[in-house]
Amino acid sequence: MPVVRALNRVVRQALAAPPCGYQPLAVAVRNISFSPRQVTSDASFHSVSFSETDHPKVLITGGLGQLGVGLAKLLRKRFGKNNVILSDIRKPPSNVFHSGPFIYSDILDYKNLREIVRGGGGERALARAVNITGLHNILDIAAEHGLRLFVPSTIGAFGPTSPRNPTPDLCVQRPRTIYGVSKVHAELMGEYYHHRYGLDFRCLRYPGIISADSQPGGGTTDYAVQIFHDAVKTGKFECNLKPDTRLPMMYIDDCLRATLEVMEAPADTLSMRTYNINAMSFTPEELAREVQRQLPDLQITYDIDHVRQAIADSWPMNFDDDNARRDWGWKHEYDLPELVQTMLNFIGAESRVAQAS
Ligand SMILES: NC(=O)C1=CN([C@@H]2O[C@H](COP(=O)(O)OP(=O)(O)OC[C@H]3O[C@@H](n4cnc5c(N)ncnc54)[C@H](O)[C@@H]3O)[C@@H](O)[C@H]2O)C=CC1
Ligand SMILES: CC(=O)[C@H](N)C(=O)O
Repeated sequence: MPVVRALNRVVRQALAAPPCGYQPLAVAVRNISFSPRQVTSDASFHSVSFSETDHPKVLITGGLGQLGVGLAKLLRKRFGKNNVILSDIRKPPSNVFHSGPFIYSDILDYKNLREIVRGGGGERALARAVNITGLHNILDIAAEHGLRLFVPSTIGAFGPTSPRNPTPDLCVQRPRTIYGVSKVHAELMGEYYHHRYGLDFRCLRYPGIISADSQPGGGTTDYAVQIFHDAVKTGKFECNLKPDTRLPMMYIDDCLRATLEVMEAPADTLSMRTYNINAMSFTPEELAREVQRQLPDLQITYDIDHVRQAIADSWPMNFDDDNARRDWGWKHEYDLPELVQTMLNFIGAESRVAQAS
């Protein structure tokens, strides 16, 4: 297929290129999409084995954030190292650069993005540009080249007038943050392209994602990542949300597996193109209690950030993901106790290594 050939050329270029010299972008704008070539309609995550030549080629944009590096690792295991290209506008750390193909790609630069596919080559305004203009570029190029496109959405795509406990897939969506508005726009645009042009668009609404191998980036749910770092390093944690603020959360391994599974689900099993996915739901107080089971000396204080609190109070408390479970067999593996144990093991081991060296 032309796309496969095109991406093969990019892979060769990426392998030959020196580490790129672009300065890191300071603003944490969330955007990631991955666009594997169409896989067969009966493909399933557990049963299909691709031949060497039949692997999809995957491009992950915005890949140096919290999720992209882990997603690349998972997809490379499955599809082969050189079939998954990581891209971002930041310079990759050397371990990431050496772990597989990496290229510079700014999704606001339509020509650059198109060249990549063809083989030639927080701040509000920026958040809007990246999440809206960048998305338009990706949609147009994916439609033009017949790519399968994944765009992540979020619990932030809901707002104060949405039902919160639980929040179903289809309901009022009137978020009041530019992040949420841009995600609703992405969901609607992707579905429009699907119905109008046949684009194979797939989208998951992620809960807050908890992972140990990157630093929390200041999102509303990031207190649930910070607590683990602070608990291990200082034994104290100051939470910026009220103790009873309930939000849906998920461990990163579940999030990455869900992404792969929905991308490989046969098209005729998908009754919709944008799904909620859920794992657990907890409050800061409940999370702290579970961490204190392992680290009883942990001290928790609260200093509420009113902007974040207002956002959290407008987001789902529990996510209804019955459609994902029914249509393509979504099943989470991590509940709160396993999450806490895994995070503490990971961060504890890292901190012991740092102390020893
Ligand atoms: N991490 C979470 O808890 C959740 C994440 N999501 C969604 O998952 C996706 C990935 O999230 P994270 O990895 O946490 O994001 P992140 O904010 O950690 O990383 C975003 C990446 O995009 C890059 N970027 C910024 N402008 C760019 C541009 N013009 N072109 C190309 N790359 C650019 C940045 O350099 C950064 O590496 C996002 O779409 C986010 O909305 C949804 C719900 C929860
Ligand atoms: C839930 C999200 O989309 C994000 N991680 C945030 O907390 O801002």
